[in-house]
Amino acid sequence: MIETIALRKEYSADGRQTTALDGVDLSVAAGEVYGVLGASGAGKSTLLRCVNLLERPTSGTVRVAGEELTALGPADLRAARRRIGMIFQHFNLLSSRTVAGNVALPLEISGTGTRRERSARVAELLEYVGLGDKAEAYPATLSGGQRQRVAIARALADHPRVLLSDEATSALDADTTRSILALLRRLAGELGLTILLITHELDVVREVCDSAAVLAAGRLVESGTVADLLARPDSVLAAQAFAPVAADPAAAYGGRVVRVAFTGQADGQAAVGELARRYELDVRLLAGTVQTIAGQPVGRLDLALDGPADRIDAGLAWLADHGLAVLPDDAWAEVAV
Ligand SMILES: Nc1ncnc2c1ncn2[C@@H]1O[C@H](COP(=O)(O)OP(=O)(O)OP(=O)(O)O)[C@@H](O)[C@H]1O
Repeated sequence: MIETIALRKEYSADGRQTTALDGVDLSVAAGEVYGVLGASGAGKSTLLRCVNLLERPTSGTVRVAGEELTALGPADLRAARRRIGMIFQHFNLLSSRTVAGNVALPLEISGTGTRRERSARVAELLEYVGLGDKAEAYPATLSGGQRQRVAIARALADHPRVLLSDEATSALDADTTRSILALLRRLAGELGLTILLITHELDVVREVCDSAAVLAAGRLVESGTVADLLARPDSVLAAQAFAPVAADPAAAYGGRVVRVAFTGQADGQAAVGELARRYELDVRLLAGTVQTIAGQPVGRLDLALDGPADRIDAGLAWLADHGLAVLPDDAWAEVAV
């Protein structure tokens, strides 16, 4: 439904060149909620704005719903954009218009239907987002969550196939965030909408996304289903989900400090006990976490091992043979997401 191929965006400002996107290949299937996670400056907003060509890429291809947007002339592009809704962190509502007036705006601009048909569509949309009784209210009298619902209703007015969400929950508290994410989920499930959202919060991805990609310095460093990425011991997403006990654990705890990943089948605790006995090592458990990911327990154990180096190496090999992945030392490195 959404595809970018070798997408590049360079900005030049004050004689300095910035590569905001450095060859991004993204593929979002129809009906999917897809999250792009990245630190500040990673290029997330640029990517989103390039998908509907609010920003023209320096090179590369953008396809949405089978149409190559990067090859369209201005009139066709305007028509194609009507099938792409967008919501923003700060809602971008017109304060001088009522809630109904805000939702009607895209229909007025595109000249869709009669006034009566537009009113009926607006009423239907407001009902759908749970604001049936707020049609005549002004945005200033609404909560943040209600404003975002108005913005979502407005984005849906022209029956888009794709919704782009630019940090739509970043200005909201935790409960409101959850309710807005639940609404996005409903849009995908009930209307078959494809949703591409950008966020800097792992929890948003975990809560609502089917698939995700991590963007760093304008490049996609990994992508896949959220369940697969979190279950993969070496993924950036998993490193975020299981924060390390210390940035430099060897210095903090002494001994050889290792991080071990395991999934449902392996019994992490029992294996660690066996490791200590079998190889006569002093094993300290620094931290242990298990999270349920896609219905399956996925865990991390952070261990400090003391003993002769050859016995430690043999012990780690034994763990690996028993379904516990010993992560490379740089798994401790802080991942900037
Ligand atoms: N209009 C512009 N002119 C020049 N440089 C820009 C412009 N827009 C973005 N950039 C640069 O491109 C890079 C990516 O910016 P972008 O806003 O896409 O990142 P982001 O991941 O969305 O960050 P944030 O989460 O802080 O919004 C940054 O280095 C930024 O300074």
